[in-house]
Amino acid sequence: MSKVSLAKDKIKILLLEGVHQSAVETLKRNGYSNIDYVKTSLPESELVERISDVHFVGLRSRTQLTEKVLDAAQKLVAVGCFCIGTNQVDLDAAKRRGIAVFNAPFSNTRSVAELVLGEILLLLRGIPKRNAMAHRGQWLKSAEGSFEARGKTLGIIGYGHIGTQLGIMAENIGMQVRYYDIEDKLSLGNAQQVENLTKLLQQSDVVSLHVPETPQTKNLIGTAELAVMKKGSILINASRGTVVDIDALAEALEERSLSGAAIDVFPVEPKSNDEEFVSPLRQFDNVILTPHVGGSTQEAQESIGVEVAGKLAKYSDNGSTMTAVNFPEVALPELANRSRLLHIHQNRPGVLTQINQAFAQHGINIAAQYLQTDDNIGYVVIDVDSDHSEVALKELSAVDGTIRARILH
Ligand SMILES: NC(=O)C1=CN([C@@H]2O[C@H](COP(=O)(O)OP(=O)(O)OC[C@H]3O[C@@H](n4cnc5c(N)ncnc54)[C@H](O)[C@@H]3O)[C@@H](O)[C@H]2O)C=CC1
Ligand SMILES: O=C(O)C(=O)COP(=O)(O)O
Repeated sequence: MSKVSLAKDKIKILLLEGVHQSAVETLKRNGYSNIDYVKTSLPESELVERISDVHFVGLRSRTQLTEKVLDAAQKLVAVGCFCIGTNQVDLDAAKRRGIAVFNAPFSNTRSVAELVLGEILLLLRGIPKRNAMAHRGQWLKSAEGSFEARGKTLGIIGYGHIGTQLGIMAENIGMQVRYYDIEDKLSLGNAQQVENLTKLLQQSDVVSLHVPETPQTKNLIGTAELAVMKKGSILINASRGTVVDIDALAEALEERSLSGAAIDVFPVEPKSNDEEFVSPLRQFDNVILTPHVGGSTQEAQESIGVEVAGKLAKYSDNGSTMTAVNFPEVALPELANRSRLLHIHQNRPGVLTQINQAFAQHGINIAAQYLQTDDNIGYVVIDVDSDHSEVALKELSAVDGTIRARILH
């Protein structure tokens, strides 16, 4: 259990993976100046050391925030994922320690959709192969294996923020859009939801994956799925590397049952730009290989920086957990002329009663109280007169089931 009540310049922030400077500027604008900025991700052993006195950490998809790292992060209040995916963070372990995790759920989605659209056009024309050959001095001027996108069927797996935008853009160049999703979705434009994955794979000239990394999406596309895809069709994966069985894909490309692929994410990705990229797909000229850059545009990175840094500052300043991915969401008004106590506890019966009784015993008047719970934890926010704040924090911290208590003035 930890108690936190710190001046802003004592709040230590570690930003990893070269997040955009807009993050630093946003934090500074909100009064946070104690920022350690690192351009790369850090291996577990180094992270364990660097994170020990840090209150807020910011990272992208490369940094693995494992339970071991969280154990070392004794002062950590919140994590900012400056990206969409949060699979690199042990979300449950963070929650059990009262650490809120935030992300940027849509700031880079347009960038991914644009990249995929470009890849569709290039792959349908056989450009990756012609390009590779031209670099080797070979001239492959022919229309063989070259097609327009107009009239072709695009099958989108995972019709969320990225899948829907891709669908709209693809319709604009005359493609027919079908999609498969585990949820019933509102079809945009003329897109049609297909009831199962097999049907989608059988009908599509191009298949593009836009699902999150979950146990259900692991090897979603393997030998059996590749076998039902149309002969000569195209597979695109800019979601997560675990979603496609890469050896099965290599086999399908070897047998020429697919005409090409574009892969941005891999089961194992180099930890830094200095490490060699190893993949059985390197041998194929008809495969576009990109180093996990789907969301890496200046526009996306700048807006992610502002968004996620803003969420961290807001949680630190006012306690709002809106859009947290692992935490009960509490929306809070600005704090005026009072102190605000933030209490994260195990969700078991009687915690609120204990708090209210302790406050009543000490004559602490509760000006406002907000509570949200999920199956595991509860998050209660209590505004009190500033005169009572220190004793209130002491009482709160003594409540059975307390994970963490914090005070804002
Ligand atoms: N390559 C890159 O740089 C980037 C990759 N991504 C990846 O793309 C993923 C998707 O991003 P968004 O569209 O923003 O997410 P989203 O959450 O808006 O949409 C995901 C969709 O997939 C569906 N889904 C989940 N499990 C499924 C399953 N087993 N089968 C079929 N559908 C399933 C969901 O119902 C949802 O509609 C992210 O989770 C992230 O891993 C995101 C941004 C950049
Ligand atoms: O937003 C995501 O989930 C991504 O995959 C992008 O990750 P990145 O910020 O490029 O490491």
